[in-house]
Amino acid sequence: MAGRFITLEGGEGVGKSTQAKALAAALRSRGIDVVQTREPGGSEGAEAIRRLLLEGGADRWNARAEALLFAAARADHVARTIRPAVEAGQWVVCDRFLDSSIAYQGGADGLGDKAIRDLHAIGSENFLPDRTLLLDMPVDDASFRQAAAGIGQSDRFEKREGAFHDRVKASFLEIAGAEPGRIRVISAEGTPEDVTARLMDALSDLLP
Ligand SMILES: Nc1ncnc2c1ncn2[C@@H]1O[C@H](COP(=O)(O)OP(=O)(O)OP(=O)(O)O)[C@@H](O)[C@H]1O
Ligand SMILES: Cc1cn([C@H]2C[C@H](O)[C@@H](COP(=O)(O)O)O2)c(=O)[nH]c1=O
Repeated sequence: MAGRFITLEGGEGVGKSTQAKALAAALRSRGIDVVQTREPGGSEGAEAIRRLLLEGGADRWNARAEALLFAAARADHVARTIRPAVEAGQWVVCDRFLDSSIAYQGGADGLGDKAIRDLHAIGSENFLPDRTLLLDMPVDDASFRQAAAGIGQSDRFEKREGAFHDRVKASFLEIAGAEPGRIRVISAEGTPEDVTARLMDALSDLLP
């Protein structure tokens, strides 16, 4: 069976982690061998960098330092986890990847798309997903979900102001508009089961 690399993207609280788990289970129920992972993280070195990135005050790193750290973590994650799994015929389901760097550091923090993609070329040899599923919903509704669960405002990025997260959402949609072949915009609203069904439908052309 051919391996595939599937990423889930979107702003804070849209349901990426919930759907990564549900999507992995749905794919496994079809006999597909799935590796579920996340960014930043997904390898020993990348998880160490995750702690540097998420812990501490909002001003601990500037956007340029963050972009370099995310790219370094991604380089290790791709080399040690993602690429070997895909080459072995597994499906990798990843909670965030390159598009988060483009949206957060490139778009919302103003480094620009090209700088992020240049770092990706160096770190990960332009390794891209077969399909990216962008979970989309109003920022305020996603924040309400997190508040209802008593989470949010826990890491350096969640502490950023609302206008930052509005810019992140707009940047994700801009990226998706430029790459309609790879990226599908999926409504994150409704029950978790509704969303999982939409995700599976958006993968139907790739399913064995
Ligand atoms: N479809 C849904 N309807 C209602 N609540 C949901 C839905 N999907 C997820 N949630 C809840 O919303 C909260 C955020 O979900 P989750 O952690 O999966 O989002 P996320 O996109 O991974 O967030 P972050 O990017 O901040 O890690 C959780 O409490 C989760 O249980
Ligand atoms: C991969 C990646 C992530 N981020 C930000 C987005 C989130 O606020 C955190 C990760 O936390 P999560 O709750 O595990 O999603 O990091 C980023 O700014 N750039 C990236 O490339």
